[in-house]
Amino acid sequence: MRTHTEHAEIVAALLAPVLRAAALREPEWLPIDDAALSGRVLARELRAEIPLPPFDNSQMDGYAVRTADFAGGAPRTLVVGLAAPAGDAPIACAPGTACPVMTGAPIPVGADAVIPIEQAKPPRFGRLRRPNDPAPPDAQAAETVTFASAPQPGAFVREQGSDHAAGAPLLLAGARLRPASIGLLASAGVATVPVRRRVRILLVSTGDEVTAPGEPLAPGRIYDANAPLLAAALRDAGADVTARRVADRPEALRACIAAAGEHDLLVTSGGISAGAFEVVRDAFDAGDRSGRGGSGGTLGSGVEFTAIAMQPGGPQGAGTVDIDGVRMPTLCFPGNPVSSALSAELFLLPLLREHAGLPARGARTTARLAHDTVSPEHKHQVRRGRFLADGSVALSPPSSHLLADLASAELLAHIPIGVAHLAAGSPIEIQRFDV
Ligand SMILES: Nc1nc2c(c(=O)[nH]1)N[C@H]1C(S)=C(S)[C@@H](COP(=O)(O)OP(=O)(O)OC[C@H]3O[C@@H](n4cnc5c(N)ncnc54)[C@H](O)[C@@H]3O)O[C@H]1N2
Ligand code: MOO
Repeated sequence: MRTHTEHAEIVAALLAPVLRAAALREPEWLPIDDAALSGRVLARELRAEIPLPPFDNSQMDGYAVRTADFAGGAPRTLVVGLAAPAGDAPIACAPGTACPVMTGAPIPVGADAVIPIEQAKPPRFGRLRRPNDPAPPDAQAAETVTFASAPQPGAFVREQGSDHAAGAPLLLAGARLRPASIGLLASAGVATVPVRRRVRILLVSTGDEVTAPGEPLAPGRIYDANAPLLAAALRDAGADVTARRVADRPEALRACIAAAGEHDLLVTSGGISAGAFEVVRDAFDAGDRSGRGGSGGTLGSGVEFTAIAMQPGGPQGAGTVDIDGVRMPTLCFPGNPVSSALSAELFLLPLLREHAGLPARGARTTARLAHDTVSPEHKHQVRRGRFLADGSVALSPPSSHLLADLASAELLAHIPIGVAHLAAGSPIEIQRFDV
């Protein structure tokens, strides 16, 4: 029987071409203020057309001065020149003058330092005069300001290009757009951003019993948990998802796929084990139900249904469907909600997250088991659990219908093949599942 790591490698090989092709598709261009931009992956390198900051500017509200005016030492009294508020074009600072300058305003031409207003005497601005303001009636009596000490050249001046040089790459292709990177692109004037197209997944949950939430629940039926669960997980991992629900009729499943249009990947839930109505198997695989693989055989054509030495998530299908000219890599997950959720978690989400530039989830660490437990010796068991106050972990029962338990689980615990019993206090491999 195939191990879960062997199956993960087979799935990775199956998806590699489609993920490569998705990364190379013509990018999608999103406006810089698009709500969907955060978290997307940059499709190509972007370079700054302007330096950042675009011009020398003041780090403080104060006076722009020429340090040469302090050659004779301090204290020094200068005539108050024209004012430079942020947003005005650069003004000139004549020798012997100090120009009121506000934080972010261009350093006046000729000035090479800023003295914060708190260090001036008086320590507040008088009436500010901009270049086009009429001269005050009392122009004769020029306003002056005194500074107790001489500034260093460059003091409180934020130099043009000191954050980022013009022409240098702002972000490289493949970078994940975080809020700060979006701000950086905006500061360089980038209005639309080329992002990698999302992987398009057609998600089909199957079963005569599954009913859309919101519909009345007829006797014997259950609500469809898997489509919303898997859609959320796939979207979280950066994919675009089209979700469909079909009854246990192979022709309905095939028609649904043929009508769905272009997708990169098909994911199904349910209909793959040993029952009398296994819609997914019946639709994709005309062969046997031994669990040893279907008529398709190879992953290049057809879907192979197989049993993995893992619990939950034992039954799996992987391969390529080719229906009415629609050819797609396909993963078929088992119907039990915990089984399908953990199948996605182990086999698909890591590949999608990597493609979407997202960090890998839940690095595995070792914890201490709070109680005795048993596990099927020939399977890798994935248990759900939570942390106790003393840091040890308590596991919940293994059944794969326990969705409420999965929804409150803090961790997944891995009990490897070959282990049938673990005593309280044993080390156990875990990963966080609540992030
Ligand atoms: N004789 C055998 N029976 C079963 C085997 C086996 O090896 N021999 N394997 C068991 C295991 S393990 C699993 S897992 C399931 C997998 O079954 P299927 O993939 O064929 O899934 P279904 O039979 O369609 O459904 C299983 C279970 O999950 C519920 N379900 C299905 N879809 C949804 C949905 N969208 N939302 C919520 N719940 C769903 C369904 O009602 C069933 O209870 O087979 C075991 N049996
Ligand atoms: O292997 Mo099934 O996936 O337990 O529930």
